[in-house]
Amino acid sequence: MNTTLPVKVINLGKHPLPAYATEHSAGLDLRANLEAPVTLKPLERALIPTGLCIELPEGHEAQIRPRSGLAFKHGISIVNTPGTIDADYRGEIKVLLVNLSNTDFVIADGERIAQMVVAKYERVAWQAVEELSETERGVGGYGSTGKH
Ligand SMILES: O=c1ccn([C@H]2C[C@H](O)[C@@H](COP(=O)(O)OP(=O)(O)OP(=O)(O)O)O2)c(=O)[nH]1
Ligand SMILES: [Mg+2]
Repeated sequence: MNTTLPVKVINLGKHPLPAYATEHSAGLDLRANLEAPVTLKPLERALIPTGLCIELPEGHEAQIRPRSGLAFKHGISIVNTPGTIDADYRGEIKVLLVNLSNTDFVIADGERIAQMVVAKYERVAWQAVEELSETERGVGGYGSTGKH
């Protein structure tokens, strides 16, 4: 990657800073920073600390997304996926894991539990109007295409 975005970080935890697993990975893998393992029973959820506090540049957000391996093998997902880390948030990043399997799952300290993707965003300036432009789709949705 040619360009990278400098992001200030405080690591309260004992693990290395999150890293990209491969050259073009979009997400930085986040590790659980735990005193002791956490067991999630079926359908149980828990807020898992990462030990990380960040300062994103204005106009950027971080999305906290599930890892597909944990999801596929163990039914572990994130309740509020994609979680949103605001540019003005200075607290510790936490991950709201949920166990969607029918067996207990143990989260170990240092385990890679989620991935964080940093993205630019736009902020909206509303223009209140009486009409919106006409389109082929119009108000169709929810499987409206391909029907006769
Ligand atoms: O998975 C997440 C989601 C959010 N946050 C932190 C960063 C974010 O900036 C803040 C607020 O998140 P959000 O706006 O999603 O929560 P809310 O329920 O709207 O709370 P608030 O009223 O604090 O905005 O909580 C996390 O650490 N992990
Ligand atoms: Mg909010």
